[in-house]
Amino acid sequence: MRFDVITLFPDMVDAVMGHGVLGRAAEQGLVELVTWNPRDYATDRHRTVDDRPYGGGPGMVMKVEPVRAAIQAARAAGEPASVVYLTPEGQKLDGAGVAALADCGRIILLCGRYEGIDERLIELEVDQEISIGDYVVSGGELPAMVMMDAVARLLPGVLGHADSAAQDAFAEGLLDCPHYTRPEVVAGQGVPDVLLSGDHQAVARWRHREALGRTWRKRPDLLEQRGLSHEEQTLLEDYRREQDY
Ligand SMILES: NC(=O)c1ccc(NC2CCCC2)nc1
Repeated sequence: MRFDVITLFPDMVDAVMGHGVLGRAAEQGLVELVTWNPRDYATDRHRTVDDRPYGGGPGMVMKVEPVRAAIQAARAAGEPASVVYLTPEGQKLDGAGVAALADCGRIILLCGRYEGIDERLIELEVDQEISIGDYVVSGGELPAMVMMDAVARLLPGVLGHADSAAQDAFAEGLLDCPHYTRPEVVAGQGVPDVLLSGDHQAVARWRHREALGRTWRKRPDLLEQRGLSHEEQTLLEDYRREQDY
């Protein structure tokens, strides 16, 4: 998977590929990141990428030409790709959206700054607008990095244990189960017996039940959407009985 990121702050975005899971994935060539700075495509002496908004008002707007030239340079440098603009107005990113993006061979991510980009850029170059949540941050770079991390985790070989991504929260539309590690007793608190039993089937059943119960407790809306199998209904009833709900 190749990510091309159009950004005024390439060093900021490079950081996401320098550490941990994504760092190793980049080393293994499973993920590639190329950054393109619109300032390198500004033609005036001051390398201007922004200007005052028509109609007045506070702040600045990113100009069409330098950003468009950077996008077109990125397009020309590889396979055909979808151009994604990160914006609070975009379609809310969820597990299904991440999975769809993971199927693309290449994605060009456009990161806005200031008050945003000239609307004509969206009409001319943007294929889809994506939001990571209903809030505003100062630039599209952090949302782009969030998206790249979420997408890369789904790529074959990126996560060590083959089915880690499959066990990720939201993988089956559920929240995650609780996790425990050594020491067995800490601050007077122990670990659920089933996890020490060595009975892998019982552990898997317990984890599924916990994931169902926690989703029911914390995000009942997810259960509404997802629906439950008959076996899951039974597990959830066990959970509620056990937790005295
Ligand atoms: N919720 C989001 O995905 C998101 C994306 C971009 C952004 N800020 C950018 C948008 C144009 C200038 C700053 N804020 C929030």
